[in-house]
Amino acid sequence: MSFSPIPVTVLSGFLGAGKTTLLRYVLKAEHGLKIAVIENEFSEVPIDSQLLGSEPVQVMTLANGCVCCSIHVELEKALFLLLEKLDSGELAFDRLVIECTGLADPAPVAQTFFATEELCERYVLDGIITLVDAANAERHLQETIAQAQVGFADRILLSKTDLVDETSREALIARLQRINRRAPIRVVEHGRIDLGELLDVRGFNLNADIAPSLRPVAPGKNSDRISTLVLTSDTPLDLDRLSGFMEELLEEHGNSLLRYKGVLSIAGEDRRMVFQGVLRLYGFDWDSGWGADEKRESVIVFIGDNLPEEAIRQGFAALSA
Ligand SMILES: Nc1nc2c(ncn2[C@@H]2O[C@H](COP(=O)(O)OP(=O)(O)OP(=O)(O)O)[C@@H](O)[C@H]2O)c(=O)[nH]1
Repeated sequence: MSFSPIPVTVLSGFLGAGKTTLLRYVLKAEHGLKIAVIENEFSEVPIDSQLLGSEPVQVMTLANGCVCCSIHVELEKALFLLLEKLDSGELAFDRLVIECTGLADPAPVAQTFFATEELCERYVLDGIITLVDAANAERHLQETIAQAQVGFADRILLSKTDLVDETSREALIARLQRINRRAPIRVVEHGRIDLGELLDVRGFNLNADIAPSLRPVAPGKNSDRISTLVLTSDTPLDLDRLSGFMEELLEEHGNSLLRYKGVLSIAGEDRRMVFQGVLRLYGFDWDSGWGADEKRESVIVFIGDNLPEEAIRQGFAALSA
């Protein structure tokens, strides 16, 4: 039997950032989609009693105590249970949204979708969306976990901008963009957002749109632990040496490489190589060919935690030497 995989959106964001408000809006919007929701909540009051009524939505709450130890197992169980219900006709849904707790690292949630073959076949991780509370960001971003939530994101949504002035909003946007240069930043007012910003993000697809999607960053020193490192080279790279460089990097810093993507110009090869990864899990493929007049440039974007930037730059530069 063949199925088209169910797109999954992971909704992350620090405590009180507005995740439930956004979810409530998404579930009530007129979109004709049947969305299942998995909550990873400590909350005593599950979301369904607050908002669902007769909405065609299935909400499952993961009643785990500690996110880091049990999320894999609990989430896997919930994902299989949803499939069972779908296949037996007990439940119909064509999308899944997972709301993480404010203190959760989205990584183990994302990794669950690559954990077993069946989950890989039946679900496709579409994107990680992170809400940032503009009014409390200064305080929240002191926590590495809040920075990591921003670092993992394919989209960043800024909530509560009604509570801050223009200058602090702009400063916050510049800071977030330094942490994560890949993710577009959008304002969300009390959860109201165009669903196009949220769904079909294709954040984990292998594609070649990396360089154009990099956001410009305002000048200024980055003082955050999580930040973006961009490597570029216009010399075609030797595949074996490049593989060695990547293997070593993953070996030494795999757990600090939150997200990474690359488009590579490989010596003796007419096609682009594309790759993407989250922590130690990565995939790569050959993409379309370089055009005859096109500038062949390799671009790799790492969003990492305290990466030794200079050493990585030197290692990469040595590949072109
Ligand atoms: N002023 C303002 N308040 C907002 C906005 N978005 C959400 N809120 C309020 O912020 C509070 C927290 O919102 P929630 O949606 O519960 O946040 P959450 O991320 O689900 O919270 P936790 O699950 O506890 O981490 C609520 O009182 C919301 O009404 C906004 O854009 N502006």
